[in-house]
Amino acid sequence: MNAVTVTPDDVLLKVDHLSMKFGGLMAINDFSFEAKRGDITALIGPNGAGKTTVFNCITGFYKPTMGMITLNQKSGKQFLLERLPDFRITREAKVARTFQNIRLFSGLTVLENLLVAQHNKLMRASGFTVLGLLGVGKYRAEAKNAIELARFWLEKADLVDRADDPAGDLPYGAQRRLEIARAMCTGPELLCLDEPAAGLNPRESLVLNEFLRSIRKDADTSILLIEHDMSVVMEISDHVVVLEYGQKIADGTPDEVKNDPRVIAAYLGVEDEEVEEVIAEVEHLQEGEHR
Ligand SMILES: Nc1ncnc2c1ncn2[C@@H]1O[C@H](COP(=O)(O)OP(=O)(O)OP(=O)(O)O)[C@@H](O)[C@H]1O
Repeated sequence: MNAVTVTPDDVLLKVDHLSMKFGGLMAINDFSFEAKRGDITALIGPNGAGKTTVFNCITGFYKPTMGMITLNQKSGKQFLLERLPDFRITREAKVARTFQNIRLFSGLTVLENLLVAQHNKLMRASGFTVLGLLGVGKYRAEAKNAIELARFWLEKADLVDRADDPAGDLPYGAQRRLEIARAMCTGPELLCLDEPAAGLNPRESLVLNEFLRSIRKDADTSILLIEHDMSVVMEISDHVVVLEYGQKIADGTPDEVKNDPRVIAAYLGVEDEEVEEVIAEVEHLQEGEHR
């Protein structure tokens, strides 16, 4: 049994001394951070820093070499994610995710994609019997709820007009929003998005920003996102955590992180021995700005 009842607090996700080793490669090295309930938290860092590996540990795709990942639900239930198989992380701990590459059912319609996401809930309501499926008892009510929920997310994702079109026919930005809407149909407390703005044009990025803000505001779902597009990160995040070579190098508000010389150095790709020099240069420039 991995769920225990504790007092709910502000910390939704707590990653504690996480390490992940692939053979001789230490992809994540003693990494800790917290994501607060109701926040949009961004995990950023240069290519290969370990961001997706952290996501894979949180969502149960990888079992970490060391460390603890704790999820505190609103109800007070606490889950130790590193001990749960991935399907229980989705179903019981209520963590949903999207991937770097879009994974929709492209031959199904937009609406069908949102209904498929609720398959587990519907099957449970059917009692796994033919009578249940034929509409006796709880199933009929649940089927109605499923359609209402799908409709709600169609509207939020601005996809009502495309409800009956095959998902594969949608423009790229709309497919991204559909993927997020599909994840939302599972009723997550934590939504993990792996590069949601990848491949979007500036207009699609703006629509995505609005959509993510509305999820935080209206759905009571907290968001953890990996993103390279700084216009998205700086615009919508409450909290930014920066990884480099599997280790945390900064953790704070978007403004704090943006001006952190270590982060600037990491993104410029300077060698370790040059970091001090870059830090001195950035600090010098910042002093100049404040004068
Ligand atoms: N399954 C795996 N087996 C071996 N090495 C892996 C595996 N997954 C990731 N790695 C390695 O771990 C390191 C971190 O990779 P990861 O994909 O987590 O980085 P990232 O920050 O998400 O990169 P990007 O921004 O390019 O997506 C890399 O050196 C990568 O090659």
